[in-house]
Amino acid sequence: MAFFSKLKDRLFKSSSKLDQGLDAIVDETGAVAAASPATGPAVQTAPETPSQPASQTTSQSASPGVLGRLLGRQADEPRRVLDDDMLEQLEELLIASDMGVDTALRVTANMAEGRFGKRLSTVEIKQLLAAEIARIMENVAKPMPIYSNRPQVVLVVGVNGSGKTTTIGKLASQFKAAGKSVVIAAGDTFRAAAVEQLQVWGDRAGVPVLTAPEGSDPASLVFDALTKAQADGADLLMIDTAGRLQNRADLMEELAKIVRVIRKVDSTAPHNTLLVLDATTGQNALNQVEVFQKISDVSGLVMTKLDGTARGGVLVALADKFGLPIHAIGVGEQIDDLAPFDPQEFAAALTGVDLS
Ligand SMILES: Nc1nc2c(ncn2[C@@H]2O[C@H](COP(=O)(O)OP(=O)(O)OP(=O)(O)O)[C@@H](O)[C@H]2O)c(=O)[nH]1
Repeated sequence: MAFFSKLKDRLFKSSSKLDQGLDAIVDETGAVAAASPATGPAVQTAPETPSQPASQTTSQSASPGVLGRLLGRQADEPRRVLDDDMLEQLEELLIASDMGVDTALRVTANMAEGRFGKRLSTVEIKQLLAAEIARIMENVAKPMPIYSNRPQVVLVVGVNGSGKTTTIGKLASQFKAAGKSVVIAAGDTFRAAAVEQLQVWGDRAGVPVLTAPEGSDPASLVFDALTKAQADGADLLMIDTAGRLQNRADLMEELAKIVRVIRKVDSTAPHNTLLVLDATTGQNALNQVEVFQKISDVSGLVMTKLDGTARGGVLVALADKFGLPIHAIGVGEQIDDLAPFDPQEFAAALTGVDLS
């Protein structure tokens, strides 16, 4: 659970945003009533009677009693009836957390199923929401597949600044620690700074970085790198690419040429095309997936910068809309700040549910 607390800590902004939002929704219409002596019903979970206003916040006015204690319910825990008003507020909250309209509607509809008219506490709502999010995310949580091909060719794509270089460094370090020999090709030959940065990460990971003179043809560098990786018997070749979306036609041509050249050496490659997405870009990440799916054969995602962003909800939208595997998440700038994607932990961290 150590990683969970780290993730929760780092996803603090997201979870506190959703946390506070959910608290506010339940707390909307009033303060918590003090617990009265144990005269009333132990735990009141019955649906509202028609005479009660549908969206009224209610508090348990009785002591929890044995059943309540067994269920861990607090006597003064605020509760609110799950009705249309509340669903609308939940939808708004989820949309504000970057889940997107379609996904937010689906999530809230699923939450309401069989529970409409029931009184729920914030904790129960959070748990419901976390379960619903985890259900969506379970389908996409898959580590990057490792094949028997030598070298396994991993093409890394994404817009500039999304975290490609950092992610390649982190992945290279993990694969190396797992006993694999890794080679990195600095395929963004147009920016000297990008190549230098990749070399820094290669040094950190203890992995060679193959470079070419500034402005030279990336495809030719990739050809040389793949030939060398083959000759050296390397397990993995990770290829960094340019991410200039401003000129999409050029980028498309550049990536297509890289893939053609790779296939001349190994017709089965590239074996993975990882799209690196910056979680802080929110809904824009959805557009990036659409664009990169058009110009490359995206096989999986890495989501970076999940630490300290209030926009973690976009992962749920991505999973719901595209169903592409999420191989890993970046939770910081250090070499070990790349974690496997765990749907339960993510859902708990995002919603503020305590797993410990
Ligand atoms: N907080 C945080 N920062 C990250 C993470 N991943 C990358 N970064 C930072 O994001 C910035 C951009 O990362 P790069 O790896 O250089 O991104 P890139 O896609 O290679 O960008 P170009 O080199 O411009 O193509 C750097 O300052 C990284 O330190 C992450 O998971 N969390």
